[in-house]
Amino acid sequence: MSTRSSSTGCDESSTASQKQTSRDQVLTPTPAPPEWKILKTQVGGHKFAHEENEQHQKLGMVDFGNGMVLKSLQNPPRGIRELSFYQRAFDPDCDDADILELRPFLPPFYGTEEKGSAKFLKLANLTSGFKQPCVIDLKMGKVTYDQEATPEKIEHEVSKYPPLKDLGFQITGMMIYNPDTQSAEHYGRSYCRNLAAENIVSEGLGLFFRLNSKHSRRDAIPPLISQLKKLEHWFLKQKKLSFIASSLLIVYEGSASAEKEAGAMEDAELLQRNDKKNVALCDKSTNNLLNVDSPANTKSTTADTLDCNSDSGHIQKRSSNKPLSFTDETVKKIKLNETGTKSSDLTQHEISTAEQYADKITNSTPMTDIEVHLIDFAHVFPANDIDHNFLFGLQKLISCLQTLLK
Ligand SMILES: Nc1ncnc2c1ncn2[C@@H]1O[C@H](COP(=O)(O)OP(=O)(O)OP(=O)(O)O)[C@@H](O)[C@H]1O
Ligand SMILES: O=P(O)(O)O[C@@H]1[C@H](O)[C@H](O)[C@@H](OP(=O)(O)O)[C@H](OP(=O)(O)O)[C@H]1O
Repeated sequence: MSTRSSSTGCDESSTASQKQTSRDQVLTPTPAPPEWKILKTQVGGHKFAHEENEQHQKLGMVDFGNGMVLKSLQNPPRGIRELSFYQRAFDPDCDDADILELRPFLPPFYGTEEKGSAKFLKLANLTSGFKQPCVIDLKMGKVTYDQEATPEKIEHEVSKYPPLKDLGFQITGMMIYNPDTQSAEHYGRSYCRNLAAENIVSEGLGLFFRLNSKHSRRDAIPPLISQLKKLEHWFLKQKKLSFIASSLLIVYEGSASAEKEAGAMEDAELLQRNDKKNVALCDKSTNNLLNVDSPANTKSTTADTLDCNSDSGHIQKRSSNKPLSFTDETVKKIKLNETGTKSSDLTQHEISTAEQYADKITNSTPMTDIEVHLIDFAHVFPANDIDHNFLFGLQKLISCLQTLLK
């Protein structure tokens, strides 16, 4: 495909197509300000660019280091809507069962960061901890405009990708590590938009899992389906929120050596994680998860959300956003009481295994071969019904993945 680019970070294909936006601004890719690192694993969304003749800087995703990224707050009302969603989702006092159940599917939120006039969301980097992350962004829903959209916005969104009305999801970008060339191949907006509905399985999802190569990761599909079914279960019952134009960000390890290392660490009980309930364990004794020093010239707000939540039983180790998963039986036993001490019905073996497991994760080898998170909440609205729009796309996606396994 002509729009593919192979590189170690720069997405030439999407950059080219990005030049023309919906509002006919001419955008020229620009480097990030020197003090910021561009997030090399960004596959979709807004990127660093400026409007021609205006020098107005558009901000892309920033690699903030220490396992975190910055996402600039979009213009109102989008940015503030997204911020409000994260604040609600990670409110330490949150006792909303639906939200607590959704949390493991969200990138942990660490407050905001200001730089000059720009404000950013500080989020866990969902690709850190992977040696060679393979990343795909799937924008969900057959309708991608919200109730406040202007006729022009509706027209733009509807015309963008006609197969969407039947498919219910679209690939907005992906990067796939090629072990033969030892480089990441980037598939940008124009490649993805040109994928016909009948090719989305073979040339989109199939390609992402390298199905027709000797490095096929077909094995990652069943655990992905299993995680997506958990999300489906959530969407089948929750009636509080509708997620317009949110994405699923799926990441798996593309490096064969990392796969092997992860395999060698197999622990019979713990490594059933993809089929078992995911539980993020929080060691309250360590309290702050990420005591990251803010750069001197930036202003940081709220670190409270770094703390753990006893309801969902979070243990996170420094620099890791990976949830630890255990068998249901172990999960039942691993409870934290108010003071953060571990409950006495947990055996010493389970405690030490959990700690070793957390250490392994902290040591940056991805323990979960494939991870799925929900991102982009600029169009999340209160609802009083099931989110049929998102659910339709999610169920279609699951069925496309099942087709790949046949
Ligand atoms: N927490 C994260 N960790 C790692 N990568 C991320 C994270 N959040 C976003 N990204 C990367 O940045 C891209 C854009 O993210 P997002 O969809 O939130 O931005 P956006 O600019 O609002 O997108 P859009 O233009 O579709 O509205 C994603 O495709 C993904 O590659
Ligand atoms: O890929 P393209 O063609 O650049 O399309 C953009 C993309 O769909 C963004 O998700 C959308 O932002 P929202 O999801 O926040 O609506 C943006 O809307 P905008 O043009 O209204 O900013 C679109 O332009």
